[in-house]
Amino acid sequence: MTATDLATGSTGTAGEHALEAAGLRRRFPHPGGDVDVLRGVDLTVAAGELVTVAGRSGSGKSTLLAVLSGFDTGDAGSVRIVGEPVTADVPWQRCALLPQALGLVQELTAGENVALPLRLTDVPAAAVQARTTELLEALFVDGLADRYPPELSFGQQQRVALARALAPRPAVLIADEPTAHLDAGTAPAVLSQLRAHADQGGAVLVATHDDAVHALADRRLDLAHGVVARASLPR
Ligand SMILES: Nc1ncnc2c1ncn2[C@@H]1O[C@H](COP(=O)(O)OP(=O)(O)OP(=O)(O)O)[C@@H](O)[C@H]1O
Repeated sequence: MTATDLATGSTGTAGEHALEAAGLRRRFPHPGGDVDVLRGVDLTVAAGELVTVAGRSGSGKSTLLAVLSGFDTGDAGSVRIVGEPVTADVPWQRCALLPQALGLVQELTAGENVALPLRLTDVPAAAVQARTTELLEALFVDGLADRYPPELSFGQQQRVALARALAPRPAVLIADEPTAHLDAGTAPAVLSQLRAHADQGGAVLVATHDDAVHALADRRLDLAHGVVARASLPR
C-alpha cells in the first residue's frame, strides 16, 4: 500500500468519491522568488469518510482547502465535487467551507447566520428554524442566537460558523482548524459533529494540528513540500 493509494483512497474504503483532486498546483508570486505552495496534490474523500490533513505551519493546508472549495483557483490540476468541476459559487449543499477566518456575516445574528444557507434554498421556514436550533444546541451556542458576531468570542463564532456550514447537510464539508480556539468543554461537541456528518454520509476534510481530530479520522494525509508526503490510517 503506497502513500498515493492512501491519499486517493484507492485501498477500498466504501463510498463514492465526493471530493476528488488531481495534480493541484498553486504558486504565489514573491519579490524574492515565487513560492510553489502546492506542487501536485492528489487526494480523494469518499462519502462517509473523515480525512484529516496535517502539516507544519506554512506547509499549504489552508491554500489547499481554499482551492478544493473553489474559494481560490489553482494554477493547474482539477477538483471535482460529487463528479462536477468545482466553481467559485458551488452551492453550500454541495460543498461548505469553514475557513480559519470564519466569514460570518457581521450584520446578521448568530441564528440568522446559521439559517442563511437554508434560506437561500426552498427549505420551509419551520424546518429552517428546527435545523438552526438543533445545531446551535449541539454546539452549545443556543443561548447566543440573538447576538451579532462581534458580540461573541472567537471560539463561539467558530462554533456558529461550523453550525452554518453543517446546516445544509453538505455533500462535502471542508474545515480549516475547526478546534483551534476551543477548550476541553466545547471541543468534544465539534469533534462529534464532524464525525457524525461523515457517519451520516458526508465527505469531511479537516486541516488540523489537533491530535484529537486526527484520532477520529478514517485517513490522515501529511502535506509537505507541496505534496501529500505521507498518508496513514489512524483508526
Ligand atoms: N495570498 C498569498 N500570497 C502569497 N503567499 C501566500 C498567500 N497565501 C499563503 N501564502 C504562503 O503560502 C504558504 C502556505 O500558507 P498556508 O496558509 O496555506 O499554510 P498552512 O499550512 O495553512 O499554515 P498554518 O498551519 O500556519 O495555518 C506560506 O508560506 C504562506 O506564506
